[in-house]
Order: sequence, then structure tokens, then C-alpha cells
Amino acid sequence: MRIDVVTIFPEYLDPLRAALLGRAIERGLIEIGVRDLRDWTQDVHRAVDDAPYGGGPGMVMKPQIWGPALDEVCGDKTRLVVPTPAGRPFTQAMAHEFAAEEHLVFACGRYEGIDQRVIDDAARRMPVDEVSIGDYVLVGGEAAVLVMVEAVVRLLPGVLGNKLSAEQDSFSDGLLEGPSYTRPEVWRELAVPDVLRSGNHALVDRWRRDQALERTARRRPELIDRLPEGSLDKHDLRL
Ligand SMILES: Nc1ccccc1-c1cnco1
Repeated sequence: MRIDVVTIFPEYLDPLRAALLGRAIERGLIEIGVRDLRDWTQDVHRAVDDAPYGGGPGMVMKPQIWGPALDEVCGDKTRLVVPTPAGRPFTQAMAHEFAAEEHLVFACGRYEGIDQRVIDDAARRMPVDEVSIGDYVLVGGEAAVLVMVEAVVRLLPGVLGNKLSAEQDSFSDGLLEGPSYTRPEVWRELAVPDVLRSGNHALVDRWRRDQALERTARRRPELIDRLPEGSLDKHDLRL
């Protein structure tokens, strides 16, 4: 997979070359390019934004800059992802979809966003997803790209060591993870639940499932309603 990010703050994406993702690049599992949008500006001030038609606060990013940038960076196998607070919610399912793509391009908007015609024009020749990572306001799309790239790249074959399976993690069964514990058995007078030291794997599995269901019902009840038909067995339903 190749990933390209177009941004006016390329240094913001430096963490993509650290740790797990950095090792995936070194191992040739992914290629990552970060491009400075200002490289496509023509004026001495390297302006990338202008006042919004219709008035109002903030600035809008110029189509005459974004257009040529995406023409050059995107290819015939590109899926364009545009982080925006007005986007569809980013989910694990979307991460899996993106992980199956050959080429992802992330367009990082700042200010009040990118002129809509940039997205509309791109959608004439490639799949375009306007995506939100949550209901809060960021200054730009760069932090959202770091989140999405991590969620996507960890799903690629070979990226996670075999001891960490992407499939067994949170959200793979639609529930939140329950609590986790490690040594010591007692810490600041707080003990590890006895069942986890019982050695009875069936009991441990049951306890973990119960904890995940209770936590999900308490913190994210809407996820329970979204579980596929038949996900909950009679033991689950006794809770
Ligand atoms: N707030 C933002 C501002 C600019 C670009 C993306 C966002 C965003 C993405 N997901 C939530 O917010």
C-alpha cells in the first residue's frame, strides 16, 4: 500500500515515521509520502487560502492550489480521504475498507476547509471519502490523518507481530474491551479478580465476555443495539 498526505504542515506528520509505522516502512510493507501543499502555489506569498464567498469567519483553501496538487499526487488507483468535521464517522469497518486499497491520499484541510469544488471535481474520477474522527473541532486534518493511518496500517498483513492480532482487539466483536490486569496480584491494596488467576480458561473467557458486555452497555449502549442478529447468546442476555 502507498499512502500520500498533502498538508501545509508536513512536519506534523513526522510521527508516521516513528515506532510501528516506521518499522512497517523500513520493512517495505507501506510507502508513505508527505507533500507540502505550498509546493503548488504560484505567488510570492505562497497563499493557499482566501476569504469565503458569502462572507463569514475564517478562510477557505483555494481550488487553484488543491486541484493541481491532487492531479499530481492522485493516480488511477487512488482513494481520496478528506478529514472534516462534516464527514462520515471513521470506524473500524472503514479502517478495514481503507486497508484493502492500493493507494490512499489524505488531503489535510485547515481553516474553514477546502473549497467544495475540489472534492466534487476529484469525485468525478476517483472514490472520495469525507471522514470525521469525532464530534470535536480541530484546527486541521493532520491529527485526524495520524489517527486514521495508524488504524489502517496496523491491519496490514505483517505489520503487527503475530503475538498481537488485529482481529482480537477492541471492536472486532463489536464490544468494548473489558479491564486488563498484570502482576503484582495486589497493588495498593487492589487485587486482581480471582477468576483471572483460576487457570480455568472457560471461566476466564466467560468473565471477560461479561465484563465487555457490561462495560459496553454502560458506556456505549448504542453499540449493543448495532450488534449483528444472534450475537448475544442466552448467557449474555441474562445480564
Ligand atoms: N475539526 C477538523 C478541522 C479540520 C479538518 C478535520 C477536522 C476533523 C476531523 N474529524 C473531526 O474534526
